[in-house]
Amino acid sequence: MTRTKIGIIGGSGLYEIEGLEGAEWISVDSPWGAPSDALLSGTLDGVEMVFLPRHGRGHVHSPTTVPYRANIDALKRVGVTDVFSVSACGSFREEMAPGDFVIVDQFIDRTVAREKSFFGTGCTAHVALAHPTCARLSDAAETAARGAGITTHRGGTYLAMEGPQFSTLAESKLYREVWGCDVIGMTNMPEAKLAREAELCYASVAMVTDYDSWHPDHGEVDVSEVIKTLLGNADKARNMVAALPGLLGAERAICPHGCDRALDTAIMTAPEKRDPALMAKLDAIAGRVL
Ligand SMILES: CSC[C@H]1O[C@H](OP(=O)(O)O)[C@H](O)[C@@H]1O
Ligand SMILES: Nc1ncnc2[nH]cnc12
Repeated sequence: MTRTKIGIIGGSGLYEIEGLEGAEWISVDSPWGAPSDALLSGTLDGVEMVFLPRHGRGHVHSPTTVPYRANIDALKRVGVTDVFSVSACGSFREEMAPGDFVIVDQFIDRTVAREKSFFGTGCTAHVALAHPTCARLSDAAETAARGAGITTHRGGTYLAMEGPQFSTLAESKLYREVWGCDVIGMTNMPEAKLAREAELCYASVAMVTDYDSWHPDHGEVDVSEVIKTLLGNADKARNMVAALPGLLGAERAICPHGCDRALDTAIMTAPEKRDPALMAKLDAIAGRVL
């Protein structure tokens, strides 16, 4: 048994959370660069919790320039065990309406301009990603969201696009009709990949803000509409977050799905061929197995 430490990555519209006991913003140094912002650290219902605004307070970082590696490293470095990602998204499904939450379980990664791994020349690793989210955390997110009175859809495929522009109509139709995606956003990749490399359980809660551009009755994405829905969603997201400590508990058993042992057999590079500089940077991410 270890202690649970919940990490919340807040997306657009969610730049802080309330109610943490002993809350303080702490700056964390990472060998992977500066995280998006300081981390808001405290305790909720006896469970340690850390909050990180993905785009920084004041929405400084674009989806492309969010320092994904530094963010995941910083969460791991302060002892986070379980990460809930909260994001805004467009919907490809009539029934996934603005204001609803989707507990995402699959991704298609169409991002092209981001660093996607902590590993590379001098220490190569290949983690499994067939199931990129943790079912245990997704269960908790679903229960918490439903308990907060939010219309919640369990399971969905999230198309991660580079952005920052929204999709063309042809892209929107391709993702919806041909690829069978359910929602679209710009930030869950490479975040989910990096969380797996860092052996962090990861769940993704996508808050629907719009119907992207495919819906004949809704036209194009309109940021003012998105922001209006986001503000309503942010309150819902805070209510959901408040229920998570009670659902996970302060004592943590190992993950039944193996997220926290993802590196057990992943590292390929022979010990004598490993790059000492990279090994030093991997201290928090892969220290357990190096
Ligand atoms: C405000 S709409 C576009 C913006 O919102 C989403 O951000 P996040 O995933 O961090 O909630 C989307 O991915 C874009 O970054
Ligand atoms: N339609 C959309 N496409 C990409 N990211 C989004 N975030 C919110 N709505 C979105």
